[in-house]
Amino acid sequence: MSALLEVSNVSKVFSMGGLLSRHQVRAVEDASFTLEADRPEIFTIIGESGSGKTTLARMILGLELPTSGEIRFRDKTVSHRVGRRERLAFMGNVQPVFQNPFEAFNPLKRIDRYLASTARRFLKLSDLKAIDRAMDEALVKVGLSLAEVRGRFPHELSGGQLQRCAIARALIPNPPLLIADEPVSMVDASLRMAIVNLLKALRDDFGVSVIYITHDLATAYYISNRIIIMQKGRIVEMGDARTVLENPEHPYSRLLKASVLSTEDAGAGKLATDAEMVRTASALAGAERSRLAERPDGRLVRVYEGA
Ligand SMILES: Nc1ncnc2c1ncn2[C@@H]1O[C@H](COP(=O)(O)OP(=O)(O)OP(=O)(O)O)[C@@H](O)[C@H]1O
Repeated sequence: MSALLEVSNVSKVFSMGGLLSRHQVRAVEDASFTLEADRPEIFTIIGESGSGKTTLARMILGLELPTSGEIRFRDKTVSHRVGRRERLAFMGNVQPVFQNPFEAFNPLKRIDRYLASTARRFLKLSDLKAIDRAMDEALVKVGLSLAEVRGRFPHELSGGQLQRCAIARALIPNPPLLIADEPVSMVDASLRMAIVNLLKALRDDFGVSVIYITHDLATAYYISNRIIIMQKGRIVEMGDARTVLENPEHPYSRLLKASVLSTEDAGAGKLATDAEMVRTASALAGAERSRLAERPDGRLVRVYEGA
């Protein structure tokens, strides 16, 4: 079996502040996982705000270099420090979908012009009919068509339609991997499931793997094959999504699940729940000596020396 993506012992430390008040933020600590090439899946990264999800995604996209460790895509190290041609080839293979579709598109530019420039750039197309065909194919995959979208500006579409267009744009180069960073959090609740189902269809019908970054346990449970739960930069639990979410073992995973029951902060990435659970989970976040231990059901759970 060959690997599509290998994340090996990856850490990212940001240095903050001026000369006298310098401190370091460990955004990601020693993350490792592999996505197989011949097993398309939805691989979810979940955790509250600041747990390092976006930093990990940015490293996978080659937008940020790891401080230590290595990320390999199809056996090649991911880095933005490569030639233009190599970078373009990589970008065609690993496409991002961002949170806010209204920010992803310039409000003054017609959507089909964006899609057309993506087709020119990544598929090296110049024939107008071929460009139209590539755009239409991608739009049909997301439940739209070129006829519906042509000539329209972003504000003429709903948030859900625009997010579909953003996904269609990402699909034009036919990437085997999408990195979707909170793709539903800015979309109306009523349209969320449609986008989530679309990610599922991309996996099932077109063999696209998706790294799905979210705060939302409900959609994570519904579509994920595997999941990692991150707390303050560390993976605390990883495994089959149903196994982990139905019966979370790590105190932080339990806290995350319990916090779903508190509707106050739902979706905002904050935790508001039983104070004792919060204390137990928070105490572990800074623990020095810990490692991921494998359980008989195949999941990995962080355990702490002396705990
Ligand atoms: N460029 C940067 N410079 C300094 N610190 C950063 C930078 N990017 C992220 N951080 C810090 O790294 C930590 C992880 O941030 P990150 O954005 O990866 O978390 P997240 O889980 O994606 O959060 P959210 O759900 O709010 O997007 C945070 O403490 C954040 O402040």
